[in-house]
Amino acid sequence: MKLISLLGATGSIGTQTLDVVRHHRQEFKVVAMSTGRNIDLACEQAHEFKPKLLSVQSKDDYEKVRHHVPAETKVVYGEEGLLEVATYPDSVILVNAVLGSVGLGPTLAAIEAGKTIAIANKETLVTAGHIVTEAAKAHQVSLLPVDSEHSAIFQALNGENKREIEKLILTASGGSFRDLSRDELKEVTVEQALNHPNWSMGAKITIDSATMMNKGLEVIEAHWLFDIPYERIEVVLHKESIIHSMVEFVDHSVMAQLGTPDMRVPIQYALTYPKRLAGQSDERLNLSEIGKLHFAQMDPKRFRCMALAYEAGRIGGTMPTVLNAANEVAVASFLDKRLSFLGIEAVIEQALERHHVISGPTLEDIKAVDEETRAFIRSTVN
Ligand SMILES: NC(=O)C1=CN([C@@H]2O[C@H](COP(=O)(O)OP(=O)(O)OC[C@H]3O[C@@H](n4cnc5c(N)ncnc54)[C@H](OP(=O)(O)O)[C@@H]3O)[C@@H](O)[C@H]2O)C=CC1
Ligand SMILES: CC(=O)[C@@H](O)[C@H](O)COP(=O)(O)O
Ligand SMILES: [Mn+2]
Repeated sequence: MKLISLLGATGSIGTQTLDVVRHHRQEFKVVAMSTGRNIDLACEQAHEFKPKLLSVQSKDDYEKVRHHVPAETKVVYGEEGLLEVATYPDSVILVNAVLGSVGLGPTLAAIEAGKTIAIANKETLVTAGHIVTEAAKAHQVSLLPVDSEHSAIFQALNGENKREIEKLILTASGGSFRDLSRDELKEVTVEQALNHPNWSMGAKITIDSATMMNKGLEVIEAHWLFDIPYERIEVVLHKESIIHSMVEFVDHSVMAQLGTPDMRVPIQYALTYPKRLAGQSDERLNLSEIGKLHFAQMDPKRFRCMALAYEAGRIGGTMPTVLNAANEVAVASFLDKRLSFLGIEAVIEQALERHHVISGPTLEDIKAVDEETRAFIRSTVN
């Protein structure tokens, strides 16, 4: 029985993680979990999974929840609560499915406590990849990817020698607006942006996918997870999201991982690694029914956010922190209808241009730059 701590239980990845647990009750138990503001779902989940510890977002949420959970569930809240869940003594693995760079502190605390990390929360790796990967090395802790592309690469690398990798090839669906010109992007709405062609995901990542910032964040995530330089990480448009990513080796052999777009597969693989368990969906990949898979070259001018992410990644230091923090606030502003779709990339670019990069930043540098960038974007948008 593997005991799990889960951050972000009420979200898209969180609920799918619980679905995996629900289908393999003999294998997994969630002993500690965190939620945000979705208190009704938090109480429902607490009654079903009976965790020993539940963290909610604020003191108000705590007051609302504490008399509505099972007697054995201790309730905590805030950033301290996230840390408590991440380091809960009984758990052996942390599934980090919280949204945004708020996941950084808990990830580092869990690493220091020796937990295996199943990481969906890509913002943490983007904002402080060098700190997270160094800490994981120092504490001999595994960072297991949950993001579908990185899980695909991880699976393609099984048993391979990392020194024989020629390049990583990430696939990109192109998101909700893949068939629109830049001119047509001027008028698009939040509702249209939230309509991803292949995946059902949380709002923020769905917008990231539409701007193609998601792929940019994933390039940086891949750089840190697999220790591959940016010039050997490519992105190819693949509108079906059937090939989840590929690795090309020095002998030009290419390994790909395929599957229907279902996040429960990479979530479960991170939980069972190095084993596999039966999948739960009846839906199987049927290539003869699909018939054709499509691939096309990326145009960095069309997808400006992805170009900005490559640039920030290559510069390094605090640039990826600025990219991530600016993007988090810009996307939230777009979702609140206070910024246009093309306004997202415009304000991120402004934040990157004005930033004086700090190389080899400490955790304190990263926190300060993150806060300063968020304040800049808020003042720019309002
Ligand atoms: N969804 C997907 O298919 C994929 C997601 N990812 C990554 O996984 C992460 C989660 O994504 P997703 O599940 O889509 O996001 P969601 O928005 O669906 O869920 C986010 C979760 O985090 C909680 N949360 C948000 N802000 C805070 C906060 N400040 N403090 C505490 N809890 C908070 C939410 O709580 P509540 O809802 O209760 O407020 C919710 O439980 C992201 O980093 C994303 O990029 C990666 C690959 C695929
Ligand atoms: C499911 C998942 O991993 C998402 O990150 C997904 O990859 C988004 O797809 P695109 O960014 O390719 O549209
Ligand atoms: Mn992904």
